[in-house]
Amino acid sequence: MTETIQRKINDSAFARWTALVLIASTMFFGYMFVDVLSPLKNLLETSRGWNSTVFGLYGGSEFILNVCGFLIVAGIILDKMGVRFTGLLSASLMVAGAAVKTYGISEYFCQGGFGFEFFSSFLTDIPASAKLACLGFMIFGCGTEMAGITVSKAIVKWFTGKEMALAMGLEMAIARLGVFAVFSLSPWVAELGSPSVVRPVAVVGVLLCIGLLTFLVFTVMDRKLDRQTGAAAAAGEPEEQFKVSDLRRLFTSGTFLTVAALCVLYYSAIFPFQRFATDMLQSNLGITAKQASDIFRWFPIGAMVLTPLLGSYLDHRGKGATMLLLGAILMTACHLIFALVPLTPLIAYSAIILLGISFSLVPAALWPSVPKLIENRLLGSAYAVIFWIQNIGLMAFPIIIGWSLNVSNPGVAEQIKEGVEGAAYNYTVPMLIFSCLGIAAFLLGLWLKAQDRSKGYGLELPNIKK
Ligand SMILES: C[C@H](NC(=O)[C@@H](N)CCCCN)C(=O)O
Repeated sequence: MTETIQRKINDSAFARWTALVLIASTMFFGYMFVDVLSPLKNLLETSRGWNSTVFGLYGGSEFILNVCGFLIVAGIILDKMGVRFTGLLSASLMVAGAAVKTYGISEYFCQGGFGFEFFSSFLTDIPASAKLACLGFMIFGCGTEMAGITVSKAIVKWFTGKEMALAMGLEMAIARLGVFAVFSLSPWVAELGSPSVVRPVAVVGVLLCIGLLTFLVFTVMDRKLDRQTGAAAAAGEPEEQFKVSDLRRLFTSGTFLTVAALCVLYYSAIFPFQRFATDMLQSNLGITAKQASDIFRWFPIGAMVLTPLLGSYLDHRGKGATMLLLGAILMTACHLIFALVPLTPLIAYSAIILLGISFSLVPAALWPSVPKLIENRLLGSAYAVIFWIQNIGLMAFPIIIGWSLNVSNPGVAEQIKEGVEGAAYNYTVPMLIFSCLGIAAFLLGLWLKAQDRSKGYGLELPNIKK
């Protein structure tokens, strides 16, 4: 009997890497938008009256709807509807949220435009611009996190048995390039002409539309893959039907929950730090926002260069659990340096490089470990549950850090607003909080490694079997 083995589109290296570039572009523009205001904390404080507490609240708002349950729904949508529908929905939500946020900080709105009166009528300590920007950022956050889980699942779909960890590493590297780009561009665009926080947000908002288009092109390729595998014909897109009751399996798996806990501890000391890093460097070194941003932007570049290399190492050699441990140690060292060592530009660059190495070790090992713990049909929900738990930290920590900054620096916000020369925040307390998260992540990493050794999940094993 002769058997014809049909070559599928993802068997072509060119096609699957093209697919990766298309979906990673959506994330590239998404990550740009996430941090477009991060280097502009000072300008927001002087031009829109956002103090550190308000800025922290804004940082946390990205995750509020996700934590309220949207991400779990997003995981279910992903497992039921597949990557194409979910990807397009998430990219559209990003664009819609970006539009609301841009309007919220615009001159037109702030000078009494449509909705200003309403947004000024409650929680009067918070500027109306911040409230509407938070609403837009919440909608955007639903889109970007939904896109994150969709992209992870799409990579598993296209790269299983191939270069999966490398592909995830490259996707993250492209996203990190977006962070580098926005830390380079945002202060510069803000200063073109009279200083403005709206200009960079509007520019990156337009770029988000390109991200929506690249995902649209990916859906054409993905449809072809489904036609070839027959998955689409069988039962919608998923190969096996996902049941909501399966979610219990995730919440009762000890090792899965340990990975999720490690994820929330680790990432809570990364993304919320990223929001405050420019201001921290600006305050500690007595430099401008542009100069501080120019130092900090090398952090994602370190991560960008190393993540794919470490992903490839994981594919061929393994050692995932060890990489998680090492990443937590390096991150703790970096935050302790910022908390305790008198800063010079050289020390700042060195600590940023340490953090960049850490931020390649952990993501390169963490995300490809999930398919080792959870079967494919639950994968969308598994990533959603991890993101959901992670989002609780990403929502809470910017708020905690902004608040701790305010209370540990009485009177400084007022001085900055009044333009007092030399007024700057002392970041010791926030940086110690971030360090504690690193220590806790390290301890969990030790536990995970012990679990892996006793239960044999294969976290230390390579992905590509020879
Ligand atoms: C892949 C991973 N992404 C995440 O963890 C997201 N849930 C959080 C992204 C925060 C910015 N919206 C990563 O970037 O390593």
